Amino acid sequence: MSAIQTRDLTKKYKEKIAVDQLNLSIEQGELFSLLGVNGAGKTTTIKMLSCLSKPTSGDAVLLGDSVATSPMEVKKKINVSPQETAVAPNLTVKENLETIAGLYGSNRKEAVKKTKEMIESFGLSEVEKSKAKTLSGGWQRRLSIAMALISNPQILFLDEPTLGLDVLARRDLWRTIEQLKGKVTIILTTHYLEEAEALSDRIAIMAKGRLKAVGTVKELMSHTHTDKFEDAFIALASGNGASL
Ligand SMILES: Nc1ncnc2c1ncn2[C@@H]1O[C@H](COP(=O)(O)OP(=O)(O)OP(=O)(O)O)[C@@H](O)[C@H]1O
Repeated sequence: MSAIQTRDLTKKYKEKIAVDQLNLSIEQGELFSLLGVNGAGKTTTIKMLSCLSKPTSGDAVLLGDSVATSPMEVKKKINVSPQETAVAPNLTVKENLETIAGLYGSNRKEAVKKTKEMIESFGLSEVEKSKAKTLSGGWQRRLSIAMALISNPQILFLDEPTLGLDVLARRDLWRTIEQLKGKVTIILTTHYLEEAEALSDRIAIMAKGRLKAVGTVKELMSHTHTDKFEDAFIALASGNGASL
C-alpha cells in the first residue's frame, strides 16, 4: 500500500486554480520533496493532504483512508511541522512536549516518558528547561518537529523546515531529518535546492499548480540533460513546456 496516492487532486480559490489535477504516488518510508517557485501550489497541496483544507475535486488516499471521506482517520496517521513553528512561546521545551503528548491522549506518566524519549533523541536536553521563546530559530524548529512526532505519526509533513536558519543550524536539522528517514514517511517542502538534493529519495517539481516532473535527482537531471540539479529545476519549474 502506498503512503499517499492522489487522484486528480484539485484546489480552486474562486477562479484561481492553486492545485490542478495532481496525481502523485508516495511510498511508505520515502522522504519525498515538493519543490516549486512561489505560488506553485506546494503549501496548498500539503494543506489538502493534512486535511487542513478540503479539495475542490479529486482525492488523496493516505494509508488507505481518503481525505475527502475519512479525514478523521487520516488525521490519526499524520502530523505536521508547519512553516510557522507551532511551539507555545511561554512554555519550556519540556512543557511544550508534555502538553502535546497530553493532547494526543497520553496520561501524565506516559507524557513524561514520551517527553524524555523525545528530548534524548532530538538532543534537546541542554534546552529542556528554557522557555521556547528564548530559543534560536534552529532549536525552535527542532522542538516543533519533535512535537509533531510525539503522536507517532506514520506520515510527517515538514513545510520549509529550515527556512531562515543559518547554514550550521540547517545542517544540524538535516542530520535530525536524516535520522528519521525510513522510519516515517516524510513529505518536505523547501526552497533550498541543496536541501532537497541532500535529503530526498524522490522529488516532485510543481509549477502553476501542476505537477511538472517526479523522480530522483539523477533522473530529473538526466531528463533535462543537465548536470546540475539547479539547472534541472530551472528547466522544469518555469511553468513552460510539457511535463515529464
Ligand atoms: N487562501 C487562499 N485564497 C486565495 N488564493 C490562495 C489562497 N492560498 C493560496 N492561494 C493561491 O494559490 C496559489 C498557490 O499557493 P501556495 O501557497 O500553495 O504556493 P506555494 O508553492 O506554497 O508558494 P510559496 O513557495 O510562496 O509558499 C498562489 O497563487 C496563491 O496566491
